[in-house]
Amino acid sequence: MAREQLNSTAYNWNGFAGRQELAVALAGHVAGRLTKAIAERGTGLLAVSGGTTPAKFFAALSAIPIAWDKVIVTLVDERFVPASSPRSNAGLVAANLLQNAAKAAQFVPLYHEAIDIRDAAASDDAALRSLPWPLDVVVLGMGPDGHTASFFPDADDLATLLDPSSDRIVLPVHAASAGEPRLTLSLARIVDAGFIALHIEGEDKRTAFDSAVAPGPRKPIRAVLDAALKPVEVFWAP
Ligand SMILES: O=C1O[C@H](COP(=O)(O)O)[C@@H](O)[C@H](O)[C@H]1O
Repeated sequence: MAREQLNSTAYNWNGFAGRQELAVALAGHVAGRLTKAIAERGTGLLAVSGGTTPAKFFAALSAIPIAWDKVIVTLVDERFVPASSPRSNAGLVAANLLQNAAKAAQFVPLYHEAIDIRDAAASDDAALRSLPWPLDVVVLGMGPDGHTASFFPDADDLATLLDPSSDRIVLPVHAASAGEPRLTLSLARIVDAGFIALHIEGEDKRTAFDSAVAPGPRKPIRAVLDAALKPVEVFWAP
């Protein structure tokens, strides 16, 4: 049961007492949305984030018996590292989501070996173009710096990444604070999703979110809230 519910025009705040409770609730919402999409158009398209936060949510979602063979899973963003790296978002998804019932899902990765990340982004862009857009569900994360997807505040060409009218699906990212180059879905594809969830945990992220929605310099997460066609569902636990 949600501990608190706060609403604004840009987001709904779903606060939980604990992280496991949040994981189960978020998994239930996502499974419900995918089931609805499968009933309506025969397939469900899900984009998930990486990092440290989603493991419990992935485990809960993987156990829900929906028609996973009709679900396509891809990533919101990826570090430019192979799946064997502990930094790989694909590796996290393989170990935690593509298990149990969800083993039957099709996974479309973003990382491909390439000399130049721009080539990897261009070939991802072409490959992902054949998916059944728009996304039915996107689950975003957020860093304490207000980045979401790989929209880092110090990214080169942030305006291109955050262009809501971009035709690109996947873009390369270079940001000093990111650790390594990244591949990310464009803002345009994220905000077009049927259900947009933001999964954040801890007091530092609550503070970061509160400051991102307060008047002041626009953090990348704010660009998503501003461009989304429907309120973003924020799932938070301490
Ligand atoms: O680098 C990334 O960070 C964000 C947030 O990660 P977390 O470890 O603070 O949960 C994540 O959403 C993104 O997918 C990832 O590439």
